[in-house]
Amino acid sequence: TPPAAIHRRTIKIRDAAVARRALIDHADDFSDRPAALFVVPLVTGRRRRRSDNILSAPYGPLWRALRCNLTVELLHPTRLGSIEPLQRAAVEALVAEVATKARSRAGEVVVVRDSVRAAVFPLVARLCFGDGLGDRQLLALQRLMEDFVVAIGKANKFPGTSRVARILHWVQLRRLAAFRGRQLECFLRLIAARRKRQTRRGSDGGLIRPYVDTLLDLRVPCSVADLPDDTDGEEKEERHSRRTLTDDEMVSLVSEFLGAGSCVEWTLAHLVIQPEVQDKLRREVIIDGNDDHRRAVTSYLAVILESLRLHPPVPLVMRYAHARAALPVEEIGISLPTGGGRVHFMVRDIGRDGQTWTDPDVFRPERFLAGGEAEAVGPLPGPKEVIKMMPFGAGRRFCPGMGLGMLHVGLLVAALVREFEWAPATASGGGGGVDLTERDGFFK
Ligand code: HEM
Repeated sequence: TPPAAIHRRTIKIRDAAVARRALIDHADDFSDRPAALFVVPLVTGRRRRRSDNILSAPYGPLWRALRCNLTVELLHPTRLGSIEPLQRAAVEALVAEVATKARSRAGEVVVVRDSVRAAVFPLVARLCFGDGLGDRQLLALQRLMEDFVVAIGKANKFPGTSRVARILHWVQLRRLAAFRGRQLECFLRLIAARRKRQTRRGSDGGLIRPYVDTLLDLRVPCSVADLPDDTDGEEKEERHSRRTLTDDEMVSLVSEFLGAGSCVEWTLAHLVIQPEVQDKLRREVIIDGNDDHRRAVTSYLAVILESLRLHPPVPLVMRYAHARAALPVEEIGISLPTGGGRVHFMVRDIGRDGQTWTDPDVFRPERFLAGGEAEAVGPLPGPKEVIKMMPFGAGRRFCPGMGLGMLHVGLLVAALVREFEWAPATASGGGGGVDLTERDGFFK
């Protein structure tokens, strides 16, 4: 079968070798994303101005400035050291909540998903808006983001052709568009509070310098076209080099930050079904030093990688390739329509390719251990490596949150396995085993 199949003008790539040639070897041509990432333009601000975030920005100076700000000002190891207390608090809150639920409902089903989200979200939200967020604000933000992710997943599904299907789809699209309005309202209030705080007394003495503060301080390259039409010539000249971010851009950036994925639930689900893997892990984490969450992460790497291989939270990576005359399409293995086209790299299918992986649908973390078929495989394909999986993407636009994402999953899974023994819900306890059906979200 050909490596690339054309479906509704989108080219879908399931072949890892083609993905490697495009995303890494020909990165110059595969570093842009499609102008419309989703079915409705989620980065359109007020007065219909495009308000890009890192994900949507075209490859160029604005993208570089936004990405550099995130990686240097927030995700750099020297900055992340200061969030250790927040991480410890999240782990402790999760353990305490699960323990309370398990005690009060002895013998009954404990729904871990809600506890995991309740523990992780405050951490991410405080990284974004500072540690002064109250419980009510956190809950409202969490609801907003969860509803949003589910709505994107539903709206992205191919609509049926019947009248009812079309009406249902239209309703979903309207609902999705309405989220932008709700996000604007909610995020702008919180951004305004940070701005006020900054002008009043500089740093608020909090544990961390939140993402929003870095965005308020950021100056991005500006083209004359970015300036309002009524800016006069001299002013245009002066302001041409750097500008602050607009409120709408900040909303897009915050939304992207708060919506980042995680795979704790999937990892735990597999550990529940496979008690032997769970026991092995527990022994390792206890021997490895149970008071140091960070060290424990190393021994969990194989389990997390296997979980990301089978259930990548972002199941496809999007690019827009401009068909240049010199682009060696034959050599890459993608035939682009005239003028260029949208290319989707199917991350989930690549991770489950039967030609690369033995028993691709089986959860078997040992593959990643010494002597296993994926001994040398990590979360990100290196510039000289063959792609076997790409849960964080590949090439110039790979996920900048990879380190933080892996760390958080490791910390939470380590704590959950160290503190509790997990078993499938029984029918008598109100459950029915473990259901591995993927939810109706774009981010799984
Ligand atoms: C387990 C957790 C996560 C997974 C699996 C994940 C996955 C991904 C994937 C597949 C992409 C697209 C990469 C590509 O196109 O090549 C991406 C992009 C991105 N991710 Fe993540 N992500 C995670 C966590 C995070 C976190 C914690 C952050 C923020 C702190 C983050 C911020 C971003 C941004 C800003 C982009 C766009 C990068 C660009 O276009 O330059 N992600 N992520």
